[in-house]
Amino acid sequence: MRILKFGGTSVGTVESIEQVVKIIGSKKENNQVLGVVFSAMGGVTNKLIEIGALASKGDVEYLNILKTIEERHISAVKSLIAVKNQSATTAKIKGLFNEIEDLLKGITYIKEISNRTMDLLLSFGERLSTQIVTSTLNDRGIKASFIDGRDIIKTDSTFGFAEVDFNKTNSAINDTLNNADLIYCVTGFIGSDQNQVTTTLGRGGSDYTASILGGALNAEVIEIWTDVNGMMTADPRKVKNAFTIPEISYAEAMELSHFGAKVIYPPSLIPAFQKNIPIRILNTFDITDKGTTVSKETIQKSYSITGISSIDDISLVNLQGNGMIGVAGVSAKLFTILADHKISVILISQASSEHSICFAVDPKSSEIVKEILEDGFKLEIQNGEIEQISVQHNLSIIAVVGEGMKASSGTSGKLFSVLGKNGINVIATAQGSSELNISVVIGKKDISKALNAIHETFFQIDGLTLNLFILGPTGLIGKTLLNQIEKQKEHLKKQKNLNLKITGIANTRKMILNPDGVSLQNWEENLIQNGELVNLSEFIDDIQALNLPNSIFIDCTANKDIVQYYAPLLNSNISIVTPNKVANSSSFAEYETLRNITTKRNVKFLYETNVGAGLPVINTLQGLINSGDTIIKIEAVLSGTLSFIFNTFDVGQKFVDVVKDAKAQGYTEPDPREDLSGMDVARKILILARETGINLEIQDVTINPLLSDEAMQAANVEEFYKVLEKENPLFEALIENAQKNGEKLRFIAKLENGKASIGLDKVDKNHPFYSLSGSENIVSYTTERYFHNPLVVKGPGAGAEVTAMGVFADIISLSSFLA
Ligand SMILES: NC(=O)c1ccc[n+]([C@@H]2O[C@H](COP(=O)([O-])OP(=O)(O)OC[C@H]3O[C@@H](n4cnc5c(N)ncnc54)[C@H](O)[C@@H]3O)[C@@H](O)[C@H]2O)c1
Ligand SMILES: N[C@@H](CCO)C(=O)O
Ligand code: NA
Repeated sequence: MRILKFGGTSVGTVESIEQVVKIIGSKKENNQVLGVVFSAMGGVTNKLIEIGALASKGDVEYLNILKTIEERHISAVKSLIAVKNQSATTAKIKGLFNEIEDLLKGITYIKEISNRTMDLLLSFGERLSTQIVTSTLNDRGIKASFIDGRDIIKTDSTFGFAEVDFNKTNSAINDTLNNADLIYCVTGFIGSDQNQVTTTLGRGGSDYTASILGGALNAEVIEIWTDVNGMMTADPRKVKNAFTIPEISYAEAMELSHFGAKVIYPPSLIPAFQKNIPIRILNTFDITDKGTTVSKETIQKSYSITGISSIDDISLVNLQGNGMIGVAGVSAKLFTILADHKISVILISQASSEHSICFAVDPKSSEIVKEILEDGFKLEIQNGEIEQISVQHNLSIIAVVGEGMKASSGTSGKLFSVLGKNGINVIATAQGSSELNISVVIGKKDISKALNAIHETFFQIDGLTLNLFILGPTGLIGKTLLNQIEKQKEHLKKQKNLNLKITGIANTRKMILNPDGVSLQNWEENLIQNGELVNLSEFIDDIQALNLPNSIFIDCTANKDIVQYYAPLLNSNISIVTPNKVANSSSFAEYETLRNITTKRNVKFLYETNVGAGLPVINTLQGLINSGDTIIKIEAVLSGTLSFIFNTFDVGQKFVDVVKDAKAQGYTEPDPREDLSGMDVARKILILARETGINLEIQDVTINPLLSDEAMQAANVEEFYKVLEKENPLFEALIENAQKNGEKLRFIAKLENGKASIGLDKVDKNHPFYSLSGSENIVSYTTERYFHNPLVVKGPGAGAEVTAMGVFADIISLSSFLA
């Protein structure tokens, strides 16, 4: 035989009751008793509590509310039951409402409502709903019999949380539910004491009724029908990728529900569990779903944890002082005080130094907890053995639960690592020695970020999602990067289970932020038409406020003002990837600050494209240094623009046209004077110098200028071009001269003996830099290990595709760090 239980939403509307009737009809097998337990129609119990309170204050508003409840039930009868069968049921329902009205009138007279009276008032919810479903079943030709729970569930007289007398209850159940031809419809939640006074069973009461019935009748299975697809790996309102846990052990279900997963209340299922009856949690509104099966066996699972649950709002109470060390009985006293005041403790943590105990409670009880402890430990506080009791608010608990933890190491390592990488501070932690649960207390503002990051780490069904925020998406590099991402997205999803989500984009005027991802189709139009007007600091504030896991800020501008935001972003554990050289070439103090933050916070700042665009210039240098090599000399051509210009410019040509061409090819900085002045190269050699550990400032780089003062001081790019045109003979002479000697012009950067210099040079065909073509860069590292033959990196060192590729590669490398 089996027991079914339908919750409040399942009997909440005419449509849902139709669905319930369908399910019950399909479950009835021949010669098997079928017991079905019902909750009150959704929302009715709360309304009854409300009207009870109103009546006890003498507020007649309760009459109006009662009327709407009555109308809801009567109209359900009218819709569900054929007219010829309606009157008997309607009469029963009306009778029940008359009783409620009398009861409430009594309450208004005595102006108080005891737990005992409240139990009677609440009992009507289940009695009404069960009556309606029973009549509906009979109306549809399914023989059903109404059972008032008070006739079979026998309890003591603890109103509100009555204790069941199993001897009496079990025999009453077996005496009553004994006709295999019938479906027994039983009111959940309610019972009666030895004087037949109505009682209720407390939290999860209807589940409890089903469990008691199942246990008494040795059911094969208990089905808890609700409005979700079973227990999920996390709260689906907070974690979009949460999924149903197909099988779970009773102990796991207990842990999850203790920390907030509300689908069932497992303690109420103990009678079923004592008899090893599996419990299935199913969805009335999605009958094809398999839901969750709770059973005693530990099931081999695909993941190291089973689920994550959380309590959004808790307070942490801290009791500490030197007087606690080595003194037996402090914690005994503490928990006795709490128990005496019926304070329920959600989590306890004590450091082995025994200097402090902290515990989590519902914020509503935190004030009273402080008071009773200050009172209870008055003497110890006066003597200075215990400090003032402190209470921290606005905290949340996350519990990672699973039997799988016992068998595998590394669960807590993984948990703390993912929290750390996302900059989530763990305030307290507790792990039961059963190894079934690790709980962490964190700031409330981080709850959603933490749940998502943890879920992603432990249940990598949907892979890792990176939240990308791109500044300057309409610029050359930004746009190219977006194109590359768009083209590669599917592949990364398939091959690496990596989701690249463009969560925010902003240019100088507008931004779009969307936690679900900005579509890469028509994003430009969308930005223009629907983007919000912003300034830089608002964009940064919004990114921080979103507080999403695995956030990466990608600065594709050459902007100088943005640099001030790098530190705050890194401090919020948002990684930065950028081709923008400004931060790394600003003051050494700033450079160092950023490094210190990345070390302290374990957050990444990646900038391979600062030097040589996509060429592995910085990674190579870091590899040499990190592996203990010593850099003796760096010689390099670091400007794609200048390389292109001197590879292209010829006698008879206009130098300015070649410069314009370099810009058109996407090699130059937004302002090409940055390249021609040598400033761009100076920045790059400065960055390389700093990478090798040399403390230099930009003014320490010796620049042998290529441009005349007049060209350098031109008011704008157009003026600059005019000066270049005027000075064409100078450039022509330079190239002519070189060609005459079979030489090439190269703008070379050098770092040696702690000194950096840059300037135009001529090289003959024996020089390794002679053979560059197009926009090629070359970097030659002479080190202790690469002494006779330097290590050389060479290739195109500017241009949209190769730069965007370098930025893209940095993003991908972050994915293995964050995973
Ligand atoms: N072009 C290359 O070959 C190359 C190679 C390596 C590195 N870089 C670096 O890449 C960066 C971008 O270069 P680019 O060629 O794409 O330049 P670009 O001028 O085409 O793009 C820069 C974009 O940034 C935007 N921008 C500037 N300030 C902004 C702000 N405050 N907020 C939002 N957006 C802002 C601009 O509107 C522009 O759209 C530069 O730092 C450059 O040094 C470029
Ligand atoms: N303007 C730069 C881009 C690469 O940093 C160059 O020409 O090298
Ligand atoms: Na590079």
